[in-house]
Amino acid sequence: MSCHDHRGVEHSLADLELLDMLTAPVVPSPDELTKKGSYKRRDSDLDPLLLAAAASYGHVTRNHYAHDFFPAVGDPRAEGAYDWTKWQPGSLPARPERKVRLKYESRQAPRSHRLKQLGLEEKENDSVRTASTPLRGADNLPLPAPKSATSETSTSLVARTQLPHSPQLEVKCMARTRVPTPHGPVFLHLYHNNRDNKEHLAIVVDPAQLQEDSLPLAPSIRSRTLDAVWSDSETEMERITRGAYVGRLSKNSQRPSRPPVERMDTSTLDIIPPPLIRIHSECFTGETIGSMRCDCGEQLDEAIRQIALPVTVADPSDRARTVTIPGRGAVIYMRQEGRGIGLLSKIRAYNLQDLGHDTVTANLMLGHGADERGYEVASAILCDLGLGADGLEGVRLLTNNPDKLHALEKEGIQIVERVPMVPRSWQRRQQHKLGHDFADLHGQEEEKVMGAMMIGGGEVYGEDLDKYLRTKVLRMGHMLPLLSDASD
Ligand SMILES: Nc1nc2c(ncn2[C@@H]2O[C@H](COP(=O)(O)OP(=O)(O)OP(=O)(O)O)[C@@H](O)[C@H]2O)c(=O)[nH]1
Repeated sequence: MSCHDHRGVEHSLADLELLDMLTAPVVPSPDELTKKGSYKRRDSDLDPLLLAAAASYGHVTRNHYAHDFFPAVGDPRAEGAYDWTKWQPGSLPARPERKVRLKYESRQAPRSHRLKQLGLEEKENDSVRTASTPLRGADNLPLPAPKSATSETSTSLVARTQLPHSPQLEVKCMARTRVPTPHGPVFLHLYHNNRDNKEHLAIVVDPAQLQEDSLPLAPSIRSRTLDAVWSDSETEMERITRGAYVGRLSKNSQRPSRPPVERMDTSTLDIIPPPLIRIHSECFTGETIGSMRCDCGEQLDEAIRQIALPVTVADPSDRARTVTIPGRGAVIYMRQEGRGIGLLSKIRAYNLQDLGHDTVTANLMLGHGADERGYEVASAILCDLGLGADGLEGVRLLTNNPDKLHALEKEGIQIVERVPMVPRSWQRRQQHKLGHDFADLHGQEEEKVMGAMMIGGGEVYGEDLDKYLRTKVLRMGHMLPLLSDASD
């Protein structure tokens, strides 16, 4: 006799009775009824039986089917199935030999492991970042030098401002790379710091570093924290990849830089003009979409242009003669959008300006200060680059902003000259008044289009761009006719 349960599974009545008998609770005696917990749990020691019952029909899960306890019990003909008719008490079926599993060891150890190797413990919640907390130490800053590190490793890993009121401020250059621009090559440096959550940048103009054949007259502008050895296990390739190399990096030239030498050659400093520096604040609208509400894009372009202008100086080997050397300096690009109030507030401020308020009032109406920028991090970056710090070269500062000038001086930056930042339209009018040609003055063939204030303003071209475009066409399928194909 057979019946079907609610899933339509066929059981023989005898099976069910047997199962019930085996699994039913033990009927308690009247005495036992008073004792707590006298009913035996139905499932406690009968699991195997229930499983066997479940596995004896088709409705078994993959896990039951492959369960070691009853290998292939659902289908006795299957490979590896045990023939239960031959079962004898005490003769358990031999387990099929398991495949030897090869142990996989990651070659890229987790961060906690690497920290342990360096003898450092991971800080609690180290990976958690919030908008309000500064970048955490292990992510952005040099770890304290391990005990076994060489003296070179342990020095100059962090650029610290020497200021008594901000002894904790630390910056570290995480990466550097060459970027060709319409004004010549620059070295872009990306910095982390322990003061805010921003990645500030330094655009270093010092093309003399790329000249392989002659020694530069002026000291090279290089980051101490970048050139430092970060750990004993750091390879040359790792150093080069983060930008700690000298000369022009190429397939044939891969020379890692040496850890910084604190003393610099000052023999030519009297003939070389101090580097030209600009502390520039981020302006998405002016620099990216060409907003004509401000001249920030133009200022950035103009700053790089002016810094890159070659200078004629006395020849150190024969001071009666002159020699022309490439321009030298840096733009410290601070992520202090909207004078520190952020893009959201700046966009709202624009609407208030459209209603007739000026920029300062608009800021105040939004509950901000007129200018919320700080210059401590910028100063620390300058120090790291060996610019304007105590005992190092003084700088010429491109700015019209007296607050900026004073703030930097307060941070200990030696400013030997202020260079005015004159808007181009004003320069043009000035030159027009004097009867000069503005385009001639700037070496430009045609006037810049009003509003096109992007870097370089004109067309982008050059060997690097050609390579970049060829790769896009040949490797990535971009639909561009390759110019060189016609001439090949
Ligand atoms: N809040 C606010 N910020 C603006 C506005 N227009 C430009 N900015 C920001 O102003 C900053 C540039 O500052 P400026 O005051 O133009 O120049 P500066 O750097 O103080 O002075 P200079 O060194 O002489 O150029 C950038 O962060 C811009 O995003 C505006 O209308 N409102």
